[in-house]
Amino acid sequence: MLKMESLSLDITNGSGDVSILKNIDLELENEKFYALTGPNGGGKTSLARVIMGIYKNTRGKLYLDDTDITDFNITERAKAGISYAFQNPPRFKGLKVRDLLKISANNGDDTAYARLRAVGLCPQDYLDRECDNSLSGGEVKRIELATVLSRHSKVIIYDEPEAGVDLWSFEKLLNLIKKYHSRGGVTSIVITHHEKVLSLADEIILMAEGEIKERGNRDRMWNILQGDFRCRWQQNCGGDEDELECYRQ
Ligand SMILES: Nc1ncnc2c1ncn2[C@@H]1O[C@H](COP(=O)(O)OP(=O)(O)OP(=O)(O)O)[C@@H](O)[C@H]1O
Repeated sequence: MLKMESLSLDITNGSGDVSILKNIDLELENEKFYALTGPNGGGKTSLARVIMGIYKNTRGKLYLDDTDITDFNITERAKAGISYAFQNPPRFKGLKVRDLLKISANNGDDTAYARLRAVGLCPQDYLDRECDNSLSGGEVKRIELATVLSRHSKVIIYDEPEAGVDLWSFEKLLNLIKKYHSRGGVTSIVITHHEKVLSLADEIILMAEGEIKERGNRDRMWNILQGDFRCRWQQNCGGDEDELECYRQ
């Protein structure tokens, strides 16, 4: 189980301290498929970064299967089994795709070939390319997915896998994520704005203003997202406390 207790993140910027995550209490069961959704700027990526250890939480605790990993750094969290597929994957100038795949999986080219094929890239066209800005957004996203799926993870957070991926390929990549999940042993958390992902999730978690506003099964959450949630956030409301009343039960 991935368990968050009063997890908070404050960031200091030009306007002083900003509260990005506010006392997040969340328990995610092993081997479930979660969709994390909500309006832009709601804190989804920040939460993912705190879980991965890219941002250090200001307060609160994080546990993975009863181990307190709050003070683990990124490498220690990765070793503990947490993986994160970035919304905008980093580029690594000077590093070839083949080497990136080897580093992530700690094995040879045979599986690198298979993994590239699985994400819809022709190995001979990509293995010797550099992971730099010459790769398109969709290509770099696919390569990252190949690296993440090559690790043995207990928890994988996919940050908007739909971003930058063409319409025709997205369904295929989503099937790959789902198939990987179905093999068992992994908790999948997909940050998404895409209805197709929401429709596949065991549970949907709605996040806004740095807080978990609602969570529940698809049917319950679908009504909230299509009804009250839409009425507020699609009408460009400010999202203050009164506005949020609409999707509280
Ligand atoms: N390093 C930072 N410095 C200042 N503000 C930040 C920083 N990182 C995130 N924020 C702010 O925190 C809020 C939450 O951002 P976050 O990226 O987590 O939202 P999100 O829910 O993932 O949004 P989206 O759906 O647009 O991807 C935003 O208002 C963002 O501007």
